[in-house]
Amino acid sequence: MSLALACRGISKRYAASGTSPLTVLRDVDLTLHFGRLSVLMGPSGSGKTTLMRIASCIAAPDAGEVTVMGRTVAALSPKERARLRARHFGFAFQEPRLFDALTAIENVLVGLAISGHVGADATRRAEQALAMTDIVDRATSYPRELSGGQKQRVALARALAGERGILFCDEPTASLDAAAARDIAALLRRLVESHGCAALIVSHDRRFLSVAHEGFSLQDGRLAALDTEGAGA
Ligand SMILES: Nc1ncnc2c1ncn2[C@@H]1O[C@H](COP(=O)(O)OP(=O)(O)OP(=O)(O)O)[C@@H](O)[C@H]1O
Repeated sequence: MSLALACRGISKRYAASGTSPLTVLRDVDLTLHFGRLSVLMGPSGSGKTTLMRIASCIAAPDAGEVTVMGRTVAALSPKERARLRARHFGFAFQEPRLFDALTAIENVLVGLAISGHVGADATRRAEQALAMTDIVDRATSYPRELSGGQKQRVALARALAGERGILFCDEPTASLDAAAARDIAALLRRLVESHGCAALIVSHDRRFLSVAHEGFSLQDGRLAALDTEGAGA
């Protein structure tokens, strides 16, 4: 199992106006491996988004260290950190956040341009990514012509295009009906296994416990392991 990203001893607190500071994360360790799907659960307000923002190098912890493929993030310049994110990290959210005026493949091309891929090479990569998420047959459709689940497939293709190896998904099934949510959860499992990426999914959707290799729950600032059915598969 190859280590993609490690958060070690992470603590975070927010200065709340008029009250004492709010400690959201206390000495949290989280590791992500290539080819493994990890789901992070926990009550609303327990710090899931905060931990995802720290793991994805968008926010800095107050204490602890994040390393990405062996590189210590705190030692990188802001420019190096931005490059690392653009090249290696993909993001998907509850809402697919597609550009309405662009077709599916054009939406993926926008994501590729951010990581420096343009021209014929980018088109090839965009088609590959749409094939990975089983939506290449709708490459020239506009978002308004796609279902919620299909739009989420385009968003996942955009997140992964250009061989980005580490995927962060914030509630990727929350806007979908049960059948589409099940499909997206199964697709994410297939993606990490067939393409070897690492994925961290923040979700309230317990369906992920049946497809994830690793499960974690945040409560009172601490991270605990959850049983998953997908672990041994
Ligand atoms: N920038 C901030 N400044 C002050 N407090 C914050 C900030 N961001 C988050 N918080 C607080 O930190 C706590 C954890 O927030 P976070 O968004 O990480 O939780 P969450 O588990 O993702 O919640 P949800 O499931 O509702 O999205 C909450 O009490 C929130 O109000």
